[in-house]
Amino acid sequence: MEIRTFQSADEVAKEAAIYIADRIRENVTRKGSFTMAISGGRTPWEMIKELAKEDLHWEKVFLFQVDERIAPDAHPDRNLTQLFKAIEGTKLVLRLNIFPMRVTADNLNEACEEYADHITRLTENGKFDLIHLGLGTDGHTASLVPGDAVLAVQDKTVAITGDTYQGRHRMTLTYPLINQAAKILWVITGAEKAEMLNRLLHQDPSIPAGKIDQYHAIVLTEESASVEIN
Ligand SMILES: O=C1O[C@H](COP(=O)(O)O)[C@@H](O)[C@H](O)[C@H]1O
Repeated sequence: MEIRTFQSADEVAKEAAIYIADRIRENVTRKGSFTMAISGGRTPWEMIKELAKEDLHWEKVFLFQVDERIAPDAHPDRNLTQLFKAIEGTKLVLRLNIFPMRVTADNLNEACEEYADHITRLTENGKFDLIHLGLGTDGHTASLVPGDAVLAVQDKTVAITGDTYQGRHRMTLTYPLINQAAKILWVITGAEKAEMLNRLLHQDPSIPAGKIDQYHAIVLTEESASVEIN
């Protein structure tokens, strides 16, 4: 796995945006479209704001969610709410193809199947061109959270967590789908992530992030998060 370290979180966000923009250009030139799944939490939004400044064929970009909280539409806990805030007032609002996880559905398992179908239909051979991931201080990534039954899911590409995590059930892409992505982009900032980043880089299987394939992966991080790397 390639790792690139920068001095600040702002620089990481800028570099991540440049990395994604390059992949968009590459894939749109090669096959006429680009499919990506984006994580939530707090880290990605500066990266998205930077990315929105790029002049790209946005109408050829298909953006999915890596994970989402089971919460009402427009709730501040929702990753989608934060995504919409980040692109507010930019050309992406009208041009980007966004596929929200339907977490307000009465039947969440059906909503997972429907999401999985969209992914199969729009991606090349069922694989994303790029999946963006974050890292939690407990080693979770996506909503693959420590100790949850969702970690063992092998027969579905989209699933609901077995338990609540930070007060809510979640919908998440699962290992079988994430590990097939053509590229995985980790964006990890903050000194509080240092220990988990070190364990991720050593593919520690006792943390959920440690079981993500590293072959096509790149980590963009800041110095404070990488102090423990050894
Ligand atoms: O709960 C979540 O946390 C992780 C990490 O978020 P970060 O803001 O600390 O990078 C995130 O990747 C995931 O999508 C989110 O739902």
